[in-house]
Formats: sequence, structure tokens, C-alpha cells
Amino acid sequence: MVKVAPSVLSANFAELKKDLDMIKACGADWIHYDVMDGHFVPNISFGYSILKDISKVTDMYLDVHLMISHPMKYVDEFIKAGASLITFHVEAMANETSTRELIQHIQNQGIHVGLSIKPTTQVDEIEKYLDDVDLVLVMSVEPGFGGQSFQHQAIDKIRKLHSLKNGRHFIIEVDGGINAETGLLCKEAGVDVLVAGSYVFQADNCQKAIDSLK
Ligand SMILES: O=C(CO)[C@H](O)[C@H](O)COP(=O)(O)O
Repeated sequence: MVKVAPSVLSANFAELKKDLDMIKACGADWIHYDVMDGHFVPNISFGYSILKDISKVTDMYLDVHLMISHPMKYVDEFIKAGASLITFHVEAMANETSTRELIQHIQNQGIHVGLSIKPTTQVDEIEKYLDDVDLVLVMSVEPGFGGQSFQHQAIDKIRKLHSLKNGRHFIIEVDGGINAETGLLCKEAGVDVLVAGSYVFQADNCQKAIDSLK
């Protein structure tokens, strides 16, 4: 069954603990934590100090998505703050050597590592890393803001990644504009984890929303 990872970007930060408890009770599998730096993406969200506080009040798997330039510079802070998985963007890296170094660096700390692609980046560009990562995150919106519409080219990318699994251990996650309808298309294409922000946090009944994704 597909996992559901609500994005705390859409939570009410004045009631964060309450919202985290609510999504857990509603059947969420992971917490998706979107880090934005105002440089790699045109928005600023939150950093590692809030992650540290979250990790103290939840036992859920913390899926950290770094939408930042120079991820190597900050990654250790997110690991210390309790990340279970750190996903960074291939587009933020200067070259293959630095990408491989960062994958290795994260794995050496004993946590999972993911690689993400923006809507304009093709799967071919990350194929060489697929033996080494635990997760590939397909962005189905231009990263930066919640509440955008799903971009359908993500479906072909998921299908292609699924066909490239071939005994490799990585799983596929999709993020942006996910609801019951787009989530179903992604599941049919072979996705393993659905990230959903507004669909879960703005639902009248978050359990129904999560059940509809599963
Ligand atoms: O990474 C993101 C934006 O960069 C968000 O996680 C994503 O957009 C989820 O929000 P929604 O489900 O409302 O589209």
C-alpha cells in the first residue's frame, strides 16, 4: 500500500503539535518537512531548529526535503535535528562528484537519502544515481509553494522510474497537487509515497482524505 506523507508546510504553525498528532491519528505514515531558502526556490519556510522540536514530540518518520542551494553546508544540522531521510535536489548540485559525495555523506550518518527532480528535469539526468539512493522525489509542481495544480508530466517520470527499479532498492515519492484523483494516477504509475499538503490539512476530515489517497 502507498504511504502518505502530509507536508507540514500546510499545517497551522501556531498549533503544530496538535496538527502533528491529528495527522498521525488520521493514518499518516510520514511527516514531510519542506525546507525552503528563498534562493533555490522563491519562498522561505523553516530550518533545522523547528525540526529538532518536532522530533522531540513525535515518533513519526521525518522525511526532510531540502529545497535549498548548498545542501552540503546545512545537511549535518538536519541530521542532528532528527531527520530520518534527507532528500536534496540534483539541480542544486554543481556536478556529479559533489552529488555522489553528498549521497555518501548522508548515508554514512546512518539515515536514508533521497534525490529530487524539478518538473523540468528528466529522469535520465539522475539515472546514474539510482543504485545509490533510497528514494527519488518527483516534483509535480514547481517547488516553492503549496496549493498548486498537479503537472501531469510527473506521471511519465514515475512510470519510467518504476521500470528502472529492476532489483534496485529505491522507492518513488511524488509531491505537489496531490489529491484523490491525482494520487490515483500516481499509484497506477507505480509511486510508493504520496506527499500531500493542502489536501490533508485543509480537509474537513483528515482521516477521509488520507484514506482516499491510500
Ligand atoms: O514541496 C512543496 C512545494 O514546494 C509542497 O510539499 C507541496 O507543494 C505540497 O503541497 P500541496 O499538496 O498543497 O500541493
